[in-house]
Amino acid sequence: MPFDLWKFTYIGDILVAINPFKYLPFYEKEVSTSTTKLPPHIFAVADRAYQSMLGRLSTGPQNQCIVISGESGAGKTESTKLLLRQIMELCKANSQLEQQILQVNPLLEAFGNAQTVMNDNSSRFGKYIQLRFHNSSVKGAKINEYLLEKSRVVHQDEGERNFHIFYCMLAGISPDDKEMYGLLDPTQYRYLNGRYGSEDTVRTWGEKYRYLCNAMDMVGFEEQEKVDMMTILAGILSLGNIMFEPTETDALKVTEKSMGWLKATAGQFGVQEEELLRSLICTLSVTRGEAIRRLHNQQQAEDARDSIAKVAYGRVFGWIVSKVNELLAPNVDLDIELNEIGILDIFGFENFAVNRFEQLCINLANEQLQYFFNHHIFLMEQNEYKQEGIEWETIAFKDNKPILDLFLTKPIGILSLLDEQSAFPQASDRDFVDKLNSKFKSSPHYEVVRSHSPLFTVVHYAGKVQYNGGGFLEKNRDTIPASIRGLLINSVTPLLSVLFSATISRTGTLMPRKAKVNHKILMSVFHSLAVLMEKMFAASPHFVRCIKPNGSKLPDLVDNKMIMDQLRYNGLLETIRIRRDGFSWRPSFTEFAQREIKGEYFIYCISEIHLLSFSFSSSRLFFKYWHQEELARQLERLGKAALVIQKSKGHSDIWDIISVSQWRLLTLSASLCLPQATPFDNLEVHMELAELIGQAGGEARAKEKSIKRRNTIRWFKETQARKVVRNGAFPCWFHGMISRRQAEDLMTDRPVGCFLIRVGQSREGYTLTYRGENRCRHYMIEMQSNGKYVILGEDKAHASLTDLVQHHCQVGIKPFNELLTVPCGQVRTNPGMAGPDPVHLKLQRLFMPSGQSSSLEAQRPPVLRRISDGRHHAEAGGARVRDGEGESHPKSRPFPRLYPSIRLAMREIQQIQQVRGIEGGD
Ligand SMILES: Nc1ncnc2c1ncn2[C@@H]1O[C@H](COP(=O)(O)OP(=O)(O)OP(=O)(O)O)[C@@H](O)[C@H]1O
Repeated sequence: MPFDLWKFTYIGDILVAINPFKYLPFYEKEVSTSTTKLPPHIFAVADRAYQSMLGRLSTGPQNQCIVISGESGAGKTESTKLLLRQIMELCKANSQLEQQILQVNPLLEAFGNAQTVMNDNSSRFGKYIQLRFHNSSVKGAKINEYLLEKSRVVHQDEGERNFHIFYCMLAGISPDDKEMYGLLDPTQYRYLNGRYGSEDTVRTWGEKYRYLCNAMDMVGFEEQEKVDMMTILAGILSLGNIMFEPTETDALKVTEKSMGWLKATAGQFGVQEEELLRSLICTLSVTRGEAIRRLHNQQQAEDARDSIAKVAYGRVFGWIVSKVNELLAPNVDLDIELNEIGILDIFGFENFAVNRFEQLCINLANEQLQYFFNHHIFLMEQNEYKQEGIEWETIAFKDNKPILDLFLTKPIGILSLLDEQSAFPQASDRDFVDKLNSKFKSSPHYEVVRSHSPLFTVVHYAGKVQYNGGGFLEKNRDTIPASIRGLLINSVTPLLSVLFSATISRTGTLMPRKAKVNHKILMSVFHSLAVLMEKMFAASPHFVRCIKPNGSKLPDLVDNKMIMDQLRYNGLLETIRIRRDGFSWRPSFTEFAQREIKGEYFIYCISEIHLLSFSFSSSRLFFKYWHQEELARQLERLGKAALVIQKSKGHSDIWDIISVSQWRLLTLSASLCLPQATPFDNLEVHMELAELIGQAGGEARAKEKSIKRRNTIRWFKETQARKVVRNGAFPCWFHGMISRRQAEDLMTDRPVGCFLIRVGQSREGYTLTYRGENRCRHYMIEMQSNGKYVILGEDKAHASLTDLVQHHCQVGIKPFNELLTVPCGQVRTNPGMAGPDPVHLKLQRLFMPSGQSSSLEAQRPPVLRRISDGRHHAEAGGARVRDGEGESHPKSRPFPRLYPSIRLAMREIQQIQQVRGIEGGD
């Protein structure tokens, strides 16, 4: 069979998705908006989860979770993105929130993904995305992140890279910004292994960086926050270049060659150079009120350096996630009950040439996930058959509970032993592995390895993995020395100081307030996953099993053995049997009867669609997986028929007036076409209607309207006027506060593509009126909390309205791809006559802040005149920024907090390099 045809298949209701490693047309808009039933497809899983969450699939509304699993590179992250996209498509409520949610993935990918030997875009953290809904529309989202692989920041194995963000940042930022952050040529950085990329790759990284900046704007990050974050990343790179050498005394010093990097790091982290140096070359501890200074040897100093880098990166990542959660938190009353769809995309099972502590954590997470799958698919189901007396021949499956026990049993599991050893400062990794060997040598899931290195093997559900125990204790402790914490808490960069005042909760979340927690890493992984499992056990699960067709990451290449291995260890062969013979949907009678339809009509449905091979016990019904959808389809038909009758007879209760036999005729003939909402023709229609109705309401309404108008004008003058004004006057497309009707009148006889922008009459925001082919359209412009402008439904944020206009002169506005062509100028009431025009004067009087009133250069506000005089040299605190029209805003551009120190340090580094270059040349 051609490869493309069997990319997706179902095992009952479980989707098996094979990674095609190439573009396929299955994911285009036409497929996602298709109303016909999809064959096995990732969008169909999204649809099922969404409909089930709303209670449209034969059970009441219920929380759902979609569990995506498979080995590294099998396609989990891509599937997650497709699921999110499709769920957002299904709940299209014309709000900016959907776009914001879609932007979260590229953001997290940039900071949390990296190239590994198994996958060029491997997730180096796990995530559980919770989408929260009220009725059918999304109200918010929450991301839970698990176990970022921080060690990658300081070390990458052969064929691997650091996190994407470093490369994207270096490829995408302008030379000016590079200078501002203190970044040099990428090949200079030790943490990047002195390697960069080919021209093509660098171009792609640059594009990704621009995309990422837009994603941050869309989600709502402030400019200063972005600058602080980028400066910390630059600081991490500089830190990696600090090297040490011995002195005549016992103390170490920073090599002369890397002194500049020490200064740069201090500037970029916003800390004192001497304090940074001290925390690298010695440890300060206080015992019985006495401060004791312990000097580091070379290895300890390098470890201190690397641990600052790892912890700083980890905290920045944690901060991004909490910031996203804060911005996407549901903005609804607390008493409104929200339903949820969770999507779990956790790093795949890993087995490399060398497997370290990180692989053990990842593989433990995969064991837990496999247990969750087994529990749902085999254990729960077969137990119910037994309890309810259903005739059933037990299907054996590979139970991984004993492997989980090997890890989790207290007090003698791998986790407990690791925690115990981590608590002894003198214990070594060898001691830990010796302990494991003596305790588990007879376990069928553990193998002793005879070697000088601390090696051991665990027989996982997915195969044997040999681990190198070197570094386990240190990584498990994951402690930040008090001196380092103190150093960063005192940083002048608030982001860094806040990040280090925060603590990490038992579930791995960044907590703003100080709380005393004393946990080790592997145990906290287990805790956070246990919390996650609890959430998932309480929801109704959908499974997507991703399969990797070959190890070369190539399209159209199938390695049968590799696929068979994955089917086997995932338990999919047994799953086929249980789905074929078993009953995956087992509602109790009460659940079944909860549908808003009377029992006899259900019976009708069942008989009408010839539901075969269902069964029942004294308390519940037992259905095959396909029965659920069949019933839902019939119910939908009945629902539509009911609407037809209600409309024609004016009856409120359909069940009072018809008999079962009438249903037959009705359901065959009923066909309703419900109007579809579009992202344009926005709220204003309703607002204007409301206003019209309001007129009948009398004076009170008129007063309220006038107050709103005044408030909006004040908002405009105080926060917007400076951003909109160009050369002392409003751009010709700006029309102040005119009504929808007035805007449409202005567009009569204008060419297609003509546009204007007006201020909302009753809300703080704008509307873009556009002359379309046969009608005018009105696009709402959202004002984001970070001051960016976005057309509702679009995925690009703009710093100013001018930028927005310029962008849409090149890129069409969705969904009709409408390009802005000609601005609709303000009408002159006295064309041809000299002197100020009344319309212009009115605009300026109403919308210009006092003291700025004419379009003549001479009358421009002094600050605007000064700025347009020429380019300004950017200095910390006093810099100005040019906008899309080459003009500057008087507002200060955010800069790194210690920009002057960074600049000096970079000069020093470059001077040293020049001198060395000359010396080398000599
Ligand atoms: N549906 C798809 N269509 C086209 N290409 C795909 C698809 N799914 C995956 N790929 C390709 O496979 C690569 C790996 O996929 P993905 O990153 O989703 O794997 P993963 O299972 O999440 O791996 P990891 O556990 O390492 O994060 C992608 O970068 C992409 O090139």
